[in-house]
Amino acid sequence: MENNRIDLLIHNIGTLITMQGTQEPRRGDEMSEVAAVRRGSVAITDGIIIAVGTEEEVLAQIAELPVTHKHDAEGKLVTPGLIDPHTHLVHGGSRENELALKLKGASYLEILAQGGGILSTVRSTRQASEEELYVKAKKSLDTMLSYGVTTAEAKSGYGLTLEDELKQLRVTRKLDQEHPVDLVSTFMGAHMVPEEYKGRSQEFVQLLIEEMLPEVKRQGLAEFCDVFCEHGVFSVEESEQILLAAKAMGFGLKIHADEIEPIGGAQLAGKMGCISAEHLIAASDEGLEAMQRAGVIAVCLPATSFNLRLKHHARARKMIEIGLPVALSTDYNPGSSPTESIQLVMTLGCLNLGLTPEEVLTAVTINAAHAIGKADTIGSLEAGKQADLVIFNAENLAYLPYHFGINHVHSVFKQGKMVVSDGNLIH
Ligand SMILES: N=CN[C@@H](CCC(=O)O)C(=O)O
Ligand SMILES: [Zn+2]
Repeated sequence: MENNRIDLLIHNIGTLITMQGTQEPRRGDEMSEVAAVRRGSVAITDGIIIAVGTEEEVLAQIAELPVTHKHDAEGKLVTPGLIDPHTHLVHGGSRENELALKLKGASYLEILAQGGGILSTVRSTRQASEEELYVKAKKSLDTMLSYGVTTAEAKSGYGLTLEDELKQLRVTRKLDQEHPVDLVSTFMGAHMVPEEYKGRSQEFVQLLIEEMLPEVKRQGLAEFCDVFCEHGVFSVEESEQILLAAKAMGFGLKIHADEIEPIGGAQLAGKMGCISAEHLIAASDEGLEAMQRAGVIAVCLPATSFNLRLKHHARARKMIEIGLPVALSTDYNPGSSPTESIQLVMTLGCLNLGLTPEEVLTAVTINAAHAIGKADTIGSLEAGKQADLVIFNAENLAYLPYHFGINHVHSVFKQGKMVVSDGNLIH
């Protein structure tokens, strides 16, 4: 060992879930292997894990090295920092007015077709200043952190003009720089055809390809490009055009696929080699198999199907059965999923998708890390990875999804620094 000191030794961990094992996205039975140890410990220097395992193993590994700080985990549960791989974090306004419409039976696509839904958030986002967007998104990011999220993905897609998209993306960049939660940025100018392009979607697709994508790339404001492939939004052909152009410019690819209707988004994810396909509530067997063959990660969003009052949910058990790696996410946005709570998503992952607590934790740690291309540094507690971890007020993993609707976080460490203490943000 080259280190001459240990900055922080977290000890007296009742149950330590490391998620150690394969560095590939986990499929099938691997999704149940969470590598839990009793009476564990983690040694950290410069924000990086030096040793992790049982207390005896860690003490043997760090030998005589001086320890600067010790933190007593008081016998609680420790997991890797949670990862939320699909959010629409930066936006203006809110849409509680849609609740009454929904209760009267209006569907998501009906509200959208009437100029509400995403289009109403586009109006609010265009009106908002960069500072207003920052303040609102920071509050949500604080909430995510308080619920145990240490890395999240954030999409643009409520500006739909070059300037308004760049405005959203700059807010994401600033938050990534200033907030303890790391953000992975996705350009989603193809979230909706804006009102001024109504009936001229092909012209908007050209604008995306010829002006927006190159400028976002030039300014280095996003790693991924995402498209909402859905009936009444972008067709499979239009989505393919946009994704092909994005791929040629070096973006990683994501797709909102078969959320409401099975129009072939999952098949396109496979054909294009997307890193992940999201929603998949209506995806067909052929679509899921195309994803499996191409190694696409399925990001399921159970808070969305819950909030849209759908009678069915993404077929996560089928996905696991055919060997698709599954990740879970909040889909935090002001319409289909107005919640920052990854812990609620974990409960819904069990109760509505039929996943076990172990599969759920895999889906919000190592598989979520893979879905945003960050599994080399986060997603599990292993020597050499970032020391992002959560201490929960719980004795075992099953307690988290079982006792639902409350926040179980006791403390959060981001790169070895305590940022939540006894439930309070201290960053
Ligand atoms: N489905 C498309 N986009 C978001 C919802 C956006 C909105 O309703 O504002 C989603 O992932 O659910
Ligand atoms: Zn989304």
